[in-house]
Amino acid sequence: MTDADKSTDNTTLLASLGRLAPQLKPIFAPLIWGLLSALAASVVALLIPQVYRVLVNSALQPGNGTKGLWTGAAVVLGLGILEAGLIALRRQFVIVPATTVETRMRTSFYRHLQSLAVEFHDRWGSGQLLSRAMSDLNFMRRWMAFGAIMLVVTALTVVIGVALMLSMSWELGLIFVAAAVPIVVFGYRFRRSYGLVSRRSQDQAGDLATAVEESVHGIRVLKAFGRGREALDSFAGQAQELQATEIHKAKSLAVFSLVVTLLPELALGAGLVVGILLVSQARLDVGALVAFFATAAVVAGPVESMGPLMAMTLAAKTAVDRHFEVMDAPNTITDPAEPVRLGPVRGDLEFRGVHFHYPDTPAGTPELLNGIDLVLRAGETMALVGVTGSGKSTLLNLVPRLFDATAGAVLLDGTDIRRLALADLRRHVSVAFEDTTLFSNSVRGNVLLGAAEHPGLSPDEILEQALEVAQAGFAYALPNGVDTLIGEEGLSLSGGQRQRIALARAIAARPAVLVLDDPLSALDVNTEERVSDGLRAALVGTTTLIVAHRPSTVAMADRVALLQDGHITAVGTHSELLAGNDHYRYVLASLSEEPKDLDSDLDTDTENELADELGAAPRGTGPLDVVHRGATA
Ligand SMILES: Nc1ncnc2c1ncn2[C@@H]1O[C@H](COP(=O)(O)OP(=O)(O)OP(=O)(O)O)[C@@H](O)[C@H]1O
Repeated sequence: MTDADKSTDNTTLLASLGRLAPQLKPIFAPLIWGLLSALAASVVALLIPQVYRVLVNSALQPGNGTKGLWTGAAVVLGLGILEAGLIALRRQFVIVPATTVETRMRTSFYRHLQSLAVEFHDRWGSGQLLSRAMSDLNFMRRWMAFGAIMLVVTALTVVIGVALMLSMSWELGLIFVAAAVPIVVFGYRFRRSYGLVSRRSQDQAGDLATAVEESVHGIRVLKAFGRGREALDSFAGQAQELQATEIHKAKSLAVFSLVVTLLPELALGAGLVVGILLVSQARLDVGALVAFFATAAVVAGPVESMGPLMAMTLAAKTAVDRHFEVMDAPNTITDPAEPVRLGPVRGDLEFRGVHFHYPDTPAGTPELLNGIDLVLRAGETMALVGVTGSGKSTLLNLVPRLFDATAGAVLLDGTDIRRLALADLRRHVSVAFEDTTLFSNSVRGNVLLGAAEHPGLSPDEILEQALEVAQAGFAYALPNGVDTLIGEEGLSLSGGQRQRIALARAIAARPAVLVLDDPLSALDVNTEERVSDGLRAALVGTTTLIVAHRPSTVAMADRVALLQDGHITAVGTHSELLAGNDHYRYVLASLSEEPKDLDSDLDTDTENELADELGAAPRGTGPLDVVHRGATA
């Protein structure tokens, strides 16, 4: 469990459940009707013993015939049917509204997750969010539709029942009231202890969901490294912890249920002795005694259901607390109050005195970025180079505001990007990450994900062009062409194919600024070359900032920026930096030229061409073969 998930149980039951009030407001009327139906069902159940009383005192008296008996039986049957009908009516009233509230809350939970900054998602385990989105909302719905209503009905039934019992015989009634005192005391203690264990159980279930999600996601790594056994052991350990908590929970509920069942039974036994004594002393008639015990039997049901109802209420309280821990999490990346609207965007991009450190960085750690000054002219392609871990990806993440600079500013066409509406900014800036994420959707759906409407180009044409530039024409050869389902639940693609689809997605958006985080790393040198050529042609007019891990990626750039010790220490053409910067030479020498995408076949001619290309001077720069030799030396 991450720090974000750990929470102390410091809210009261009422304060927590009270937070559902705004959600319940729109379904208040059906809830009240449901409550009235349930209440009416309880009143009907309490009426049945009164019929027994009349039956015993009149119809069963010698010489009164059987007519009264049949009438009494018919009334009892009618009341029974009415009770069942009212219970069904309660369900009818609340089911649709409660599920509607659940759906609405789940949707706004998802919307909030979408809007929360990356920094939030870095801190939270996916299983914790999954369990909040699924099971916690389920708990809440069940409580709204059943628990809350039954809690009120149960309490009222007990109060009315005990009042009736007291009216029939105050002596017998008092025995039951006396039995209620320890139940209340015990119930109070149960509420505290069960609340804590319920919280632990729901958190552990979330952790378990995270473990399943991670291992399913990383199944290839687990298998390849033969770590399935360790993963299983760790999972089994977590599952056992949850089991121990569930047993603790069940035992705690069992003890409470035992108390709420046993005490009324003891009161019943004591009441029977006292009742018979009262009848023998003619201080109580037999009909009243029978009615008293029939009422006690009716009241016993709700009293016994107190345990499960309390448990359900406490689980709902925990669910509400867990739900609002996420819903209350502030969104740190928001739209400005009065967004600036840019006209046609040229694509001038500037980092001005940018500082950054991740929120969870320990105090005293030097800033990751400590004063970045860099200007990209509109339409320019700039490669960003630096040793691993120097903060290249971090710097890129600032452009679409996945994180905000802790000081300084990033400017688009001279305007601080924090003054633009997020939707506008992200329309102007498009990103392709090294670690590609494809969604369970068709190739078409994935590529056109962020594609804006373009005058004169149909979606199919945008798709075709993007696939061509990204050298992702293989998509047409998939079983259903570009409509083939890919992503998690679809066809598996190679790393290089995935990267090319992700690159096509960034290109299809036709942004003013393109941010590419080593998007060609999984491609073989040949494919990379063709993609680079396509990109060069397609990116005319697009400002591009590209993290380069390979000399061939550097070759695409007009200029190169060197990131070192948190700031840009040099900017220039590849040849300028190569000639005059030791650190640049050191970084380039450590870069790899190894082809990774082995799913592309290289014929001999292509290999020869490739060798020539590597030896040839890149666009406006010095010879890459120097770099290549440096890299392999
Ligand atoms: N979300 C995050 N939260 C906290 N620290 C992070 C986060 N992402 C990256 N870091 C840290 O910031 C530092 C820079 O990471 P970054 O990914 O920006 O480097 P990079 O230059 O792109 O590295 P590489 O060349 O290996 O991709 C690393 O030390 C990394 O551990």
